[in-house]
Amino acid sequence: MSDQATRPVASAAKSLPKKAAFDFRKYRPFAFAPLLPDRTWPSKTLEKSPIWASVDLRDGNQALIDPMTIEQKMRFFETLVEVGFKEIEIGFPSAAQVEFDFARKLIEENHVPDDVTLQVLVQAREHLIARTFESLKGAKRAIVHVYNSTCRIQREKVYGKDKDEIKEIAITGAKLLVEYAAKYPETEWVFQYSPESFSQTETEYAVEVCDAVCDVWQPENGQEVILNLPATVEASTPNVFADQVEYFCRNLAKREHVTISLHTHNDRGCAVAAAELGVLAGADRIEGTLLGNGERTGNMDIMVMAMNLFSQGIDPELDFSNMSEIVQVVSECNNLPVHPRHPYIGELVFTAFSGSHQDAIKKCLDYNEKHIEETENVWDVAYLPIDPAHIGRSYQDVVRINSQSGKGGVAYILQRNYGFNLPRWMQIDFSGVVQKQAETAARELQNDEILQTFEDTYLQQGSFELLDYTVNNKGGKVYFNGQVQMNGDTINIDGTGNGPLSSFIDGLAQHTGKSIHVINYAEHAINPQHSDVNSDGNGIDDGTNTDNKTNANAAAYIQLNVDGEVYSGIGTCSSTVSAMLKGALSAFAQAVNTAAA
Ligand SMILES: CC(=O)SCCNC(=O)CCNC(=O)[C@H](O)C(C)(C)COP(=O)(O)OP(=O)(O)OC[C@H]1O[C@@H](n2cnc3c(N)ncnc32)[C@H](O)[C@@H]1OP(=O)(O)O
Ligand SMILES: CC(C)C(=O)C(=O)O
Ligand SMILES: [Mg+2]
Repeated sequence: MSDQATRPVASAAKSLPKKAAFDFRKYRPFAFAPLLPDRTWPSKTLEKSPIWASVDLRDGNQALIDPMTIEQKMRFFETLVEVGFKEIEIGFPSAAQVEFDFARKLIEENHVPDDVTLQVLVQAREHLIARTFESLKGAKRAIVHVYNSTCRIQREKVYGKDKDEIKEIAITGAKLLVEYAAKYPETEWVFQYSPESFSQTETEYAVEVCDAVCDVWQPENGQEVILNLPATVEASTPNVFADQVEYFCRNLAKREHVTISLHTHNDRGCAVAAAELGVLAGADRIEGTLLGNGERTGNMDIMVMAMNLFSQGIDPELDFSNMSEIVQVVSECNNLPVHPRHPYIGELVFTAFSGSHQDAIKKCLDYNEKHIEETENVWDVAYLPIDPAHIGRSYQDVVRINSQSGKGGVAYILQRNYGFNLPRWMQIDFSGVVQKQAETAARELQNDEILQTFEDTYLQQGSFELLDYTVNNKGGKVYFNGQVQMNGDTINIDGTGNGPLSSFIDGLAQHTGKSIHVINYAEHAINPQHSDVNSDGNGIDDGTNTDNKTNANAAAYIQLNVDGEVYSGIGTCSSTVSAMLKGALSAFAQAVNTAAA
């Protein structure tokens, strides 16, 4: 036996790394909130879509384990264009050959629609800027996005420069853009500057740097300029970010001549919220990625923000109706899975398992269907912020059944999928059966299992079957005469009553000596799309013994009191009379089988 195999567990444990103390005193509160007691953004609301800029192919790409190939970038780019993006940051062409080549391919092979502007990122360094302009040669219109970090940590620890020296990097970068743009006059150039780490920068200093950049670019003289304010690392609550944005917009000297853009990251999980509040605070444009890929916890998720607007009745100016294909392209190009609870698109986000949610959803959907005109077809459903159909999801997803579910959910499945519109008392009866089944299985029940249980419980009670019968109306009374198969025996039934049901019940009671009364009764036509699901083949159509296996268009639900106990049954057939009689026989069969068990 080797040493390895006999080594005691205790000594293996000793080799584990020592844990750092979980010590909050190692951190300090956020220190860069501007003083803005007269802030105005909290009383504003979002009323229109911002300008969107996708940074999937740059910020998203730089965060991937394996950056995208040219083919993947091309597939992603085409999807972004289809979704409706008009500004797309395609990469960092001075960083790698593949990035440069992708820009060249887009331009040389004419892949850029006339209304789409390419954007590229570059550091404020001349050789990189030179290469960047080279990559865009021949573009009709392009945004060159230059950045340098302005926050205290980077000034002191990364660059070892003071505020003026850092501002000088920005000014130099801005001048280089003017100089190189002049070498390519055939392109309409847009200049973009980011004070990287804006949210961790003293806001008045960020304004000072951006004013200096604007002095070089002179947007007031016609040069199109975008100032992009990044929460490079999200370090505060979104309201603080909104204050920073409002302060910036109010104090920037040439505010009315520039587009203010935001670029939030999701370190604290609030990137979308920060962008939304930032728009209230005055921003015009939002940079982000689809599904939120990006450095660390990601960039803000443009799909989520756009769908948030959509769900408030605002045109997001991006089209996500083809959501599943978009998600497939994004997750395949990024090689990243999608969380099942990702807002709007996760596999489970339109699904209710819990009983009270299912009940409320079913009631709302039923209500809306019946009141389409008064509700003006406006979406107003508990627990479902949007209609899943808008992004190509089916109502199948909405309700799924496990042991947490209730009668409303089970009824929803039978109604939506199989055309059974169970009355309330039948829902209560059947949900008890399903609840037991779900508890025993200890897992989700599939729809076909629920249908099977439904049929086993109500439609195929052993060998009870209604055979030939006639119903005659004479002298104000109804006479039933027919045969019923009961556990292998064919029995003649004769009864009298006010209608077919009461005469049949009278005959059953006379023959079996049981006390039988109808407690509840309901019936409905079955939508033709469901008519082949629920006839079990033991049907008789008004006295003729035809097999209605694929021809049921009526369902009847009957609750009987048999010798003091309550039993529910269902009958389906092409005629309502036969469906009703079969329903009664189904309830009676349960009484007989329960007594025998
Ligand atoms: C928040 C963001 O997402 S910013 C974008 C980040 N994305 C990327 O960095 C991806 C692409 N980048 C790269 O591939 C590389 O960084 C390159 C090719 C562009 C440059 O590579 P290199 O020059 O080898 O190295 P590196 O990036 O480490 O350069 C850092 C140097 O540039 C300086 N620098 C970094 N950013 C900037 C900037 N925006 N403007 C001016 N100088 C900068 C640093 O201070 C450092 O200077 P030093 O060499 O004097 O110490
Ligand atoms: C380059 C900038 C815009 C960036 O990606 C960031 O700061 O997060
Ligand atoms: Mg970023």
